[in-house]
Parts: sequence; C-alpha cells; structure tokens
Amino acid sequence: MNFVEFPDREVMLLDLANKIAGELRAALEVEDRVSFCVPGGTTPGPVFDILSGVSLDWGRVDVLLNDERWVPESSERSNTALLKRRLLVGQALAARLIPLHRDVPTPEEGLPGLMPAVEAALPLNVLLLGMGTDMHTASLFPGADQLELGLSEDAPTLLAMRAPGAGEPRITLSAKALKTAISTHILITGAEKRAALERAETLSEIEAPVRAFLADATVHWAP
Ligand SMILES: O=C1O[C@H](COP(=O)(O)O)[C@@H](O)[C@H](O)[C@H]1O
Repeated sequence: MNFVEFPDREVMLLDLANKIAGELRAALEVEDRVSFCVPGGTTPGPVFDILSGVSLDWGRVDVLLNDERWVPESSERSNTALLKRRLLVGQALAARLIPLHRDVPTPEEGLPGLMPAVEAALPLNVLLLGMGTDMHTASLFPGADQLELGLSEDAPTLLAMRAPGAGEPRITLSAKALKTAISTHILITGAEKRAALERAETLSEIEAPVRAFLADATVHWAP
C-alpha cells in the first residue's frame, strides 16, 4: 500500500483531483473512451467539485459509481444524485454516466438491465474508492449476505448486497471488476478512518473488505 498523508484536507483534495485528471488525460491520449469509477457517500463531494471544473475531453469519459444504494434518485442517500449534483456539472457535464440504478423495487430486478453497460466499461482506467469506519468499500460490507461471492475470483461484475450496517439493499461492482483498474486511489479522512485502515491491514478480506484493494492502491489521508 502506498499511503500518502497530507497536513489538511484542502491540499489533499487538490492534489488528488490533479492526479486523477492527469491519469484520465494520459488514458485519453491512447484510448477512444476511458472509464472513471467513483464512490458515493459523504467524503468525495469536494473532489467531484474540483474535477467538474477541470478541462479535459469529458465527452470521451464514462463515469460510473462503485456502488449504489437501492433508493430513488430523490433520496438524499442516492449516490447517483450526488454524482449529478457534484461531478457531472460544469466541464464534466459532457461525461457519460453509466447508471447503477433503475426504478424497479429490488437490485436483483435491476441487475440484468444494468450489467451490459458496466461490463462494456471494463477494464476501468481510474478507480477512486472510499471506505467506511467498518472497513467496507464500495458495498462490500463485513457481514454482507453475498460478501464471499463479491470478493471471489468467480464473482459477476455486478451483484446485489444486503448487510446489517448498509441501511438499504445495495448494488455493487465486485472486487474482481473493481480490480481491473489500471490506477486505484482510496480517499479517507479523519483519525477514525485512519485507525480503521491500520486495523484492516491486520485482518482478512472477509473481516475487512477494503483489504482486497490495499496492495495496489494509493491511500490519500488527511486529518
Ligand atoms: O455507503 C457508502 O459508504 C462508503 C463510505 O462513505 P463515507 O460516507 O464514509 O465517505 C462509500 O465509499 C460508498 O460508495 C457508499 O455507498
């Protein structure tokens, strides 16, 4: 794991956005379309704000979430709504959103329709992950019903996930799909998440799903 510590969040967010923009730009020089896979939740909004104003050929960028909560877009818990509000605006409005939600009652019913476009976006060019204090990443939660499958080599690209700590049913890219990324960044803030990350390094992937990504990731942390 490459751990990069910053003195404050603003410096970290600018540096991270700059790195991601550089990686997307480099990929666009050699590929017709590139994919950028991003987390939801409370942490990435400020990075999205910076990236949305960055000048690059967004019309050739496919943006997709790591995971989505199975709630309507009108819900404040919708990761898709966050993306539309904070990333897919300004310069980045030209990017193509690959959806992870459909207006059907369960993720299982949504999966078949969502899967083809997500599979077409693989391998991922740039992956940004978040992490909860329970060491989940994407919707790979400790104790989740399909966690073993989600972490396995035989995993489908997308799967439904339910977990005690998740709040609502989820849909998530599997570890196998996420690990296709050429470049992986993990964004975490605060002492509690730093302690959780240090703990994750001592646990198994089943106990601490984020561990599945640490070997190949750069972790960006600020207090
Ligand atoms: O539920 C989720 O949580 C994680 C971490 O979110 P945060 O609020 O602690 O930043 C996030 O990475 C994931 O995409 C999201 O669905």
